[in-house]
Amino acid sequence: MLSMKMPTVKYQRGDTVMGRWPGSSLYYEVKVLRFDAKSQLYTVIYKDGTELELKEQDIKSAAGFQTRSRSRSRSRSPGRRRSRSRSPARTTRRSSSRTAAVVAAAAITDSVPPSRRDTKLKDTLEVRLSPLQQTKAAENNSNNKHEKKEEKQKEENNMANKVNETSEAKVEAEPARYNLRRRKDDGGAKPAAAEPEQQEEVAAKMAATLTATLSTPLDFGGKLGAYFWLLFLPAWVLFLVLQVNLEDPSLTNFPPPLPPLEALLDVQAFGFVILWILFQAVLYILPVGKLSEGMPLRSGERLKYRTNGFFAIVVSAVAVAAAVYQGVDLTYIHSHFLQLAVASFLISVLLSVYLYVRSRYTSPEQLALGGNSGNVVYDFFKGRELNPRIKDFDLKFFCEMRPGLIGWCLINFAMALAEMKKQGLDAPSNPMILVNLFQLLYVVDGLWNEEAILTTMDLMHDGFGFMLAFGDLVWVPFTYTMQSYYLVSHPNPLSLPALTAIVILKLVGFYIFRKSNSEKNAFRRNPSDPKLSYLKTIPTATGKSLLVSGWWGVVRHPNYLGDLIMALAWSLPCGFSHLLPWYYMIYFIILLVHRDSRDMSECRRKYGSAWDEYCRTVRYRIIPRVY
Ligand SMILES: NC(=O)c1ccc[n+]([C@@H]2O[C@H](COP(=O)([O-])OP(=O)(O)OC[C@H]3O[C@@H](n4cnc5c(N)ncnc54)[C@H](OP(=O)(O)O)[C@@H]3O)[C@@H](O)[C@H]2O)c1
Ligand SMILES: CC(C)=CCC[C@@H](C)[C@H]1CC[C@H]2C3=C(CC[C@]12C)[C@@]1(C)CC[C@H](O)C(C)(C)[C@@H]1CC3
Repeated sequence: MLSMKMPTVKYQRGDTVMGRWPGSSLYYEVKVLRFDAKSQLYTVIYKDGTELELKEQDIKSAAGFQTRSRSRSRSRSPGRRRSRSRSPARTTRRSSSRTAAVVAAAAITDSVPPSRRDTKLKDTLEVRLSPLQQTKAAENNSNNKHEKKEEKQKEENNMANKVNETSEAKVEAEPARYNLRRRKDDGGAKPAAAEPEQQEEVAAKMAATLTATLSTPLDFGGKLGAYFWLLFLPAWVLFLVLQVNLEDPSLTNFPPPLPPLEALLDVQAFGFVILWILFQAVLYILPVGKLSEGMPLRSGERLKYRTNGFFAIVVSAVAVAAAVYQGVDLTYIHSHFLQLAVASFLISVLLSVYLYVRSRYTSPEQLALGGNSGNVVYDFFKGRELNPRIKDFDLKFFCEMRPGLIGWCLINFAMALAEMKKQGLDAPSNPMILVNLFQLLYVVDGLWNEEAILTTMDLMHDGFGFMLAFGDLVWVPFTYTMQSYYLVSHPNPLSLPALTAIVILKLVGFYIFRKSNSEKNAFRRNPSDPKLSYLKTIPTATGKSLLVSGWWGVVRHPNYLGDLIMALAWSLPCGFSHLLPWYYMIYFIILLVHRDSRDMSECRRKYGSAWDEYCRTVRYRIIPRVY
């Protein structure tokens, strides 16, 4: 087993020490995660899971601190000095202990110049921590006068930011501005003036939370990128759908004129999409199948997910077969593809608006780290809330695994029927059968191993917003079906050797994809599984290890490699006459390369030098010796 050592520095990885909250003189118990020799900063983790980088001077050894007693007389509180009325918030609970949850609301933005840093109330931040008080002796020892003066100055700066004592207060603070308001579950009592000691605490904690939030880099080209993707993605779907209907669907051909609005909006198509989603929702909530546990959240909690996806696709298949038997003409899906896509798009927009609005009333613990930039458009696109749920109904999990994914197979099947109708065939063509079977296998496998999705980036890290809602409900069913749609009117006879080669390619890709995903999933679920004991690992400061042999020792994303090989096998049956059926392959390369780089940054942030060591050991990202 490879092991990793931290350079000789004052505090070692795993040490429990006292870390100062930025902008305050309060120290909290933290654990040292790593030390970066270059920046001379320690990454520490607070008890609430917040990770921050601190200078050595902001860290003290735990000796010399004493726990603040719960029964400490309130009159001793420095906060009772009324002259320091610089409250950033009022809390309803006059807590006698600082261990009580401190609640604040923050509106974060780094997009406007400091002169315009006034904003409305945005988020409710909740941080649970147990601050400890530094003893006088220790304080004297550790802080020289200059440092103290500087600290006081900083504190004054923070506190001097004017704060109204109403819930709609406006606050300005470094490094970002924020407002405070009463927490929903703090009872119905009217806000009361906060103890200054709480005020100090609130401001300090908010500063730390804000630092953590703002330090998360923006993806997808940042705020400008979000505008672009919001417009480009729907426009691209529209372009593809119009293009695939052409006799000669060359991507270089000028797109056909846009149909009139009344041709795009179809109430019946809208109704069918709604019915399909409701049908899938009913199957999802049925108490059938396993209740699987998700990965631990920042709060340590593990959500439960009903993983009955395989059951859902089987019941859906039976229902579709029954409908066809009853004479329902599924070729409607082919002839109303555009209208169905527009209806799904509208639903995804409505869902995204709902998700954005509800995320404004969610506690910060439930927000994804990357979806809280303070910029409305970016956050709407990227998604703010990590696991939006209506009771036990997990919206992100449901959308990712059910209506779009099973809908993809339904559309492929409808295309096979449309091909038979259009070309007067008794059975679908070989390429159509291959595309249908390959993609069905992919979806069925995803649903059979539904639990594995719980360890993927989307479920663990990404917020649920427009990107995923649109991706799941529109992008997947209406662009991943381009090959089968293309084959409806563009036959491509395949020789037996070509057919055999394509099948072998698909199976090889599938084998790599499944084995590598299962290996990681099994390891993440039970790292001490005896079946995995032959695998080498690198320990990391977070307590989790990284696989460095087996599939994950070949390349850093063996699952992407398998997925790409499968994508190739999906396009090959369509031949080389047009680029359109190759669109998925091209898009997928871009998507996976980008995902890999996003994941690299995320893992570097999480695992620090252990990740660097993993990257030194496993040199290639997706394709051995190539990339
Ligand atoms: N068809 C499509 O449109 C499509 C699109 C995207 C993805 N996919 C597929 O979906 C699947 C999931 O993809 P994903 O993007 O979520 O990425 P993933 O590869 O499943 O997950 C990445 C995570 O795995 C963990 N990890 C990375 N290296 C590791 C190692 N050496 N040992 C142990 N754990 C390690 C890390 O998380 P922790 O350390 O925090 O656990 C990392 O963040 C893939 O098979 C992908 O091909 C399909
Ligand atoms: C809007 C755009 C351009 C992107 C949104 C991305 C989104 C469509 C994908 C992100 C993760 C993907 C994914 C699957 C489908 C497509 C995504 C949701 C997946 C459910 C397909 C089936 C697989 O077996 C899987 C491993 C479960 C996949 C997980 C990731």
